[in-house]
Amino acid sequence: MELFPRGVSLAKQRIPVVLVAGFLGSGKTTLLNHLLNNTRGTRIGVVVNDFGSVNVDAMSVAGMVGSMMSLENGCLCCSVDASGLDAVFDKLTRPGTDLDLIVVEASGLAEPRGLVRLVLASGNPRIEYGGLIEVVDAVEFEATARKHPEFATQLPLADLVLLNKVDRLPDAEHVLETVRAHAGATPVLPTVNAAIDPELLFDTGGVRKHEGTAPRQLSFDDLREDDCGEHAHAAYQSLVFSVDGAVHPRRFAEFLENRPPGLYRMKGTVYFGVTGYRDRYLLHTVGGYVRLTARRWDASARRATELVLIGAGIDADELRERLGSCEETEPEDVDPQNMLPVLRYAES
Ligand SMILES: Nc1nc2c(ncn2[C@@H]2O[C@H](COP(=O)(O)OP(=O)(O)OP(=O)(O)O)[C@@H](O)[C@H]2O)c(=O)[nH]1
Repeated sequence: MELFPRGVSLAKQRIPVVLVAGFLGSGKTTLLNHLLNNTRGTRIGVVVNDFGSVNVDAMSVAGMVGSMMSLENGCLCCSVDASGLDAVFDKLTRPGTDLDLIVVEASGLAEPRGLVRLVLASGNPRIEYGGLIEVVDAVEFEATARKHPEFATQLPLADLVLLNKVDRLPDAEHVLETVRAHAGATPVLPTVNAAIDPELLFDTGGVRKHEGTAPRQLSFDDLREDDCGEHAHAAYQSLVFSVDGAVHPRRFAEFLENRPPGLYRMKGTVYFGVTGYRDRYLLHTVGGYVRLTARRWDASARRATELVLIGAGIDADELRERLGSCEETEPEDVDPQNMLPVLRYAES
């Protein structure tokens, strides 16, 4: 097993669609603006879901993005059939638009479950589900949860929770603990002005940042270009796992099924090397969502498994140990039946 190899090649695939939900005023538009200000060349398409006739949110992000679209007819999540959203995705994925990421801002009153379903059910072959971010107002959380208990119970549905506005609390620890308790396995990041590291959502320039010999805490100073103020607790970890060869499909599937709490994202290439399945498999996980796509190897490519893992509050040593135990030195002897548990995540 080798950590931090020469680099992990992450082939450009479908365009991830990230959903941003959260209660009224929690900081969704602020997050959008932060992402748009920190694109580092990444092209982001924005779908703003306005509630009511005045397009306030669209105005506040206008002028910052080439492909911006706003759904004129009110609440996106209320549209029962997915065709409206698909039409928007079709426009955003037209040849020439060349987007790297699509962000859909839900209305403050949206029910995120419906939105996730709409994206997963989309017939557009150019997009993939990129995760649900739930923005929570740290000051208002407890009052909101008392009034609308469903708001707290839906936190585990998200792939990432931002506990925003922690600057407005003298001590955010208590509410952080409460939100983490509600969020279950979903990572919770405290933020100010929703200033997350864009790397959580899209690749901001290859693997340079992952080089080194140990997982490291990426600081926002490393990455951000704006000055959004304090980022006291907004830390997450990123590590690269690499095996110079194959992993055992069944053991790897067990890992996928029991990913540790806090592991938000995995991406990279998996090699199983089993007879009949000698392709490379591109892995994309975000929150609970897992997808494997088979691709041919370049003739000269080294057959290896190389993954980037990103999360908050993850135990890097444990992760490395668990993934390390998936290594398989004699994949040609593995019964192809063992591929079944991973193939259910696969698409051609
Ligand atoms: N102090 C403080 N204010 C913040 C922070 N994040 C956002 N705000 C402010 O909170 C207000 C609401 O933020 P928005 O980003 O508009 O919230 P939203 O979720 O898009 O609001 P709706 O679209 O109404 O649901 C704005 O005035 C922001 O400037 C933060 O971390 N700290």
